[in-house]
Amino acid sequence: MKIALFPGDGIGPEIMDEARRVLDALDLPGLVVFEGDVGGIAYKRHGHPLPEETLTMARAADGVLFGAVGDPECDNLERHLRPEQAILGLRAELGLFANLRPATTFAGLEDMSALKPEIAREIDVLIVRELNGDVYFGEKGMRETANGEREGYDLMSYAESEVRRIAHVAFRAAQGRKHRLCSVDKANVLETSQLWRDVIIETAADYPEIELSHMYVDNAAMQLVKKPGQFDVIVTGNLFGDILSDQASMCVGSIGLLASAALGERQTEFGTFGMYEPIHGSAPDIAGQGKANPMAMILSLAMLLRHSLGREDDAVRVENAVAKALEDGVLGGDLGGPAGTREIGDAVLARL
Ligand SMILES: NC(=O)c1ccc[n+]([C@@H]2O[C@H](COP(=O)([O-])OP(=O)(O)OC[C@H]3O[C@@H](n4cnc5c(N)ncnc54)[C@H](O)[C@@H]3O)[C@@H](O)[C@H]2O)c1
Ligand SMILES: CC(C)[C@H](C(=O)O)[C@@H](O)C(=O)O
Ligand SMILES: [Mg+2]
Repeated sequence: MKIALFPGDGIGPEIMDEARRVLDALDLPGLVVFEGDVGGIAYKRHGHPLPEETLTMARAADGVLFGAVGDPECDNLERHLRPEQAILGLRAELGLFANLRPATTFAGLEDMSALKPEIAREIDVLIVRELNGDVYFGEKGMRETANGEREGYDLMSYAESEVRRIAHVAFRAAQGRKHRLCSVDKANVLETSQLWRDVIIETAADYPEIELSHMYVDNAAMQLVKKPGQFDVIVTGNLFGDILSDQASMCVGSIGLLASAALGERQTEFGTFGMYEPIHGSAPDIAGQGKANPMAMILSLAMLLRHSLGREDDAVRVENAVAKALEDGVLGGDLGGPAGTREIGDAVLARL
């Protein structure tokens, strides 16, 4: 089994250290671990946020664990050299089109949610976010209008094959859960969304046992806060999924808790090749201070164990250790508690 670790920038290396300690404690037989540079650190060391050797390392692995990228010192670079291009490049180059972002209540955290405890208790949603298309990957640029103004543009588009493949992922996910799928779009305004909705409806014919609904994204943002328990699986495009998942994190309690898996079609000897990362970013405001919550990173490792290495038992062990630490009141600053990054790592290890 081969895993590539890409810690990245900001809090990335700090939280990756804790995930690495958990990984080492599992003592998986025959595991080989590589480490590579991505993001701002890669730009500074190699002149590019996604060096060729990093990409090669990812391709050779069964799964990639990704910390976070983003460095304020790189904000003025040309777009193709910015740290965020590493993550977009990896997703595109590796064909990772399906992003699973689960958000589930943790026992003992109801009071930390931005919602009322009785509402927070109901959350068990899986956001299936399309990851290779949408406005993220359309033609973009800066041009001058006829009257001499600057105009920025980003083309939003989806091909039906792109919608269909993510639809199948979402319907199949719903089969393994509560059989409810809500497709989120903006079909009242966007042609991209009309096609999205049409293809979702066509695909539904293959899944008669799944209860399908549709919701406009503005309403979905509101409903996620009002009554999150109504959702089982949400399927949505790249941009809407990005925003809704950060919002879902605060319903659970903190962005420091939500993990994600980016999957494609490539199968490895042990499962599906994927890249796993917290949904949060490099948090420059707290980087280097030992304050970051490493739980989202550790839970991302659990997803890697499950999907790419076929180690369901180990995945559950890690998830239970995190849940137990939270239940025991081990709370980081993001949850209003005093625990630092290392202390949270220690607490998870002790419960493994
Ligand atoms: N996957 C990624 O690598 C990824 C994701 C999102 C943003 N980014 C990048 O990260 C940089 C910062 O972006 P941002 O500030 O908008 O979002 P962010 O997610 O990095 O931070 C938002 C807020 O949440 C806090 N936070 C995030 N993760 C935390 C954790 N584990 N523990 C405690 N607090 C945490 C931060 O301190 C900050 O106050 C930008 O360069 C952005 O492009 C990268
Ligand atoms: C850093 C950025 C490109 C990325 C995204 O928008 O997909 C991040 O916000 C995420 O949620 O993974
Ligand atoms: Mg995001």
